[in-house]
Amino acid sequence: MNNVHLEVTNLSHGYGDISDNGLTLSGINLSLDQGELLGLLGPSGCGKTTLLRIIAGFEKPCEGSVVYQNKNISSPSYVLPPERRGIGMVFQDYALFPHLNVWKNICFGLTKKHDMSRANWLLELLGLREFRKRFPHELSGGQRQRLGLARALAPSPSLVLLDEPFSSLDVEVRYRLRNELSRVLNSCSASGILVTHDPQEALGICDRVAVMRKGSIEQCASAIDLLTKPKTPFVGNFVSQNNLINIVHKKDDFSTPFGSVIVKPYLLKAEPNILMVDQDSIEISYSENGKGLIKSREFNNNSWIFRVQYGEKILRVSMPIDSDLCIGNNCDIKFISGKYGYLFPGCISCVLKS
Ligand SMILES: Nc1ncnc2c1ncn2[C@@H]1O[C@H](COP(=O)(O)OP(=O)(O)OP(=O)(O)O)[C@@H](O)[C@H]1O
Repeated sequence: MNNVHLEVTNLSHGYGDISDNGLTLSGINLSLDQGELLGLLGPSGCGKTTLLRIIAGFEKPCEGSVVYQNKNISSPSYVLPPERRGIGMVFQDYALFPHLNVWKNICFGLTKKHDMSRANWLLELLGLREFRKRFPHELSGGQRQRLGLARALAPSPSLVLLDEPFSSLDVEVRYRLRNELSRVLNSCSASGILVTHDPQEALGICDRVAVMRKGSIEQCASAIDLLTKPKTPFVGNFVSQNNLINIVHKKDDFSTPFGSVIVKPYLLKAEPNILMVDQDSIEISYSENGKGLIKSREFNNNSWIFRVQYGEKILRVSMPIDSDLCIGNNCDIKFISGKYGYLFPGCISCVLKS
C-alpha cells in the first residue's frame, strides 16, 4: 500500500446542458493506494455510478482529471477508451455472455497461454470449477456474481470497479461474497472501488469510504473515523443512522424538546445548531398524550428500532426486545441522561441531560 495508484483531481461532470441541469459531480478529489479497497457510499442519485463511469472511461468530465498508474486517462480534452485502461468492471446485473459457458465467459478476449492458466486459477479461487461447463442461466445469483468477478479479473487488471455487485443477492450470499471480495482482490494484487448505498457493506469491507452527497464527497475516511468523527451531520446520519435534532441556544443553555446538553464552552468554535445523538441515547415511554407517534418498528439483533414521528421529524429509537410499545401508540420522548451526543458545526462531544 501507500503508493498512489489512482488520483482523481477536481473532477466535475454534467449530463447534457449543464446550465439547465446543473452538475452531477462537482470538485471531486480522491486517491486510491495500490491494493486498497475504496467504497463510494451515498444515497440514490448522488453520483456514485457517474464517478465510476468516468474512472472506467464511459463518461468524459467537464473539468478535472483522472490519473491512473501515473498516466492521464481522463480530462475534458482526452478520454482513453475503456478497453485500453486495463481496468476491470463488475456490474450489479452480472453482464455475462448468456450464450457462453462459465469457462468461455472467463476466457473471453484472452489470448495468451499465461492467461489460460490464470483463468484456471480464478475458476478455483472463486469456487467455480465444478460449474465450468454451465451457462449463466444455469447458475445461482451468487455463482453468477462470482463469475462476473472472475471474468473482470481474468485479464490481470490492477484495478477493479464494482457497481453494487451484491445488491440483487439474498442476505446470506451477499454476506459471504462481501467477505470473499477482499481476499480475492488481495490474491490478485488488485485494488478496488466499490459503489454501494449500504453503509454496513461499505464500512464492513472497505479500507476507506468516500461518503457522497449531491455530487460531492463530504468525507473520505476509515470506518472508525466515519463512525466516531463524522465531519458533517449528513455523514453521521447516513453512515450511522444517527438522529439530528435542532438546538435552541439561550445564554449558557442548549435545549431541545427531549432534554438539554452540557458542553464545555471552550470547545465551541462556532454557534452549534444541530445535535446528533444515536438511537441508544433516546428513550420512549407510552403516554396517551405524548407528542411522539410510533410509525414503525423493525427487529435488530436483540432490540427493536422504533421510528417515532415528532412534528415533521422522524427519530430512530432503540428499545429492549420486551418493550410492549406498538405502532400507532403515542409516547413521550426523552434523552437518557449521561449519554453522549455531538454538536455541529465541529462535531463537539457533549453530555445529554433529560
Ligand atoms: N445518462 C444520463 N443522462 C442524464 N442524467 C443522468 C444520466 N445518468 C444519470 N443521470 C443523473 O445523474 C444523477 C446521478 O446519477 P448516478 O447514477 O451517478 O447516481 P447514483 O448515486 O449511482 O444513484 P443510484 O444509487 O440510484 O444508482 C442522477 O440525478 C441521475 O438522474
